[in-house]
Amino acid sequence: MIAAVLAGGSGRRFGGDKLLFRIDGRPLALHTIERLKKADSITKVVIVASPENADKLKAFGHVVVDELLVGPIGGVYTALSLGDAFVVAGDMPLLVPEFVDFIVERFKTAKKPACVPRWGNGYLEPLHAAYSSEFREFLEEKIKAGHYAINRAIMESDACYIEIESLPEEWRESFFNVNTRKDLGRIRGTRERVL
Ligand SMILES: Nc1nc2c(ncn2[C@@H]2O[C@H](COP(=O)(O)OP(=O)(O)OP(=O)(O)O)[C@@H](O)[C@H]2O)c(=O)[nH]1
Ligand SMILES: [Mg+2]
Repeated sequence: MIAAVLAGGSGRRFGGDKLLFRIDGRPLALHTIERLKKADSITKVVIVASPENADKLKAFGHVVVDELLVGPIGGVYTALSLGDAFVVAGDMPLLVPEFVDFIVERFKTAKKPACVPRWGNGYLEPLHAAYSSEFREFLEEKIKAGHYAINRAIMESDACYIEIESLPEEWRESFFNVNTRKDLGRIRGTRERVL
């Protein structure tokens, strides 16, 4: 299955280009991409970039341009033009490859428009989920109607959910994403250097 790395955000909270920010000598996006490549179920990684940052990200892999820039929903929509995809945010350097494989496996057996991890309180993890290319049309309708909340689109579809609390606790760090500079301190081994 293809993995799509969403990389079209503005990094407003981080201040500056967070996906190119170096952690242990390598850009944040590359940490995410390398983790994804370790998943057996992932055959190819593509980067869904904004027109503005596409050139800069080319060095890390095949880039597809998101012309919509309406938030993650537009990134998923763009990714699905390539077929079914496992979609993650580019700012997830602690992805757990076994967890990715687990979700892809569920997705393949469930035959649903999407397979999305869900917390006990109902909170979804849509940027760490598998989507069917057939879901694209549904997303298009939502985008055209100006409804940009991907969680809502998922909940209105016949998605399959993966209950996070029933899975190994170590897998939860897979959801960790860098939003602020302070978050960098949470990446083991980098605390002293970056703070
Ligand atoms: N392709 C695409 N990716 C997006 C879009 N919006 C956000 N992303 C990506 O989705 C991931 C999660 O988004 P955020 O954590 O909010 O990142 P961000 O938008 O860069 O940062 P903030 O401006 O601080 O919200 C990041 O990897 C972003 O690059 C979009 O409109 N298109
Ligand atoms: Mg984030």
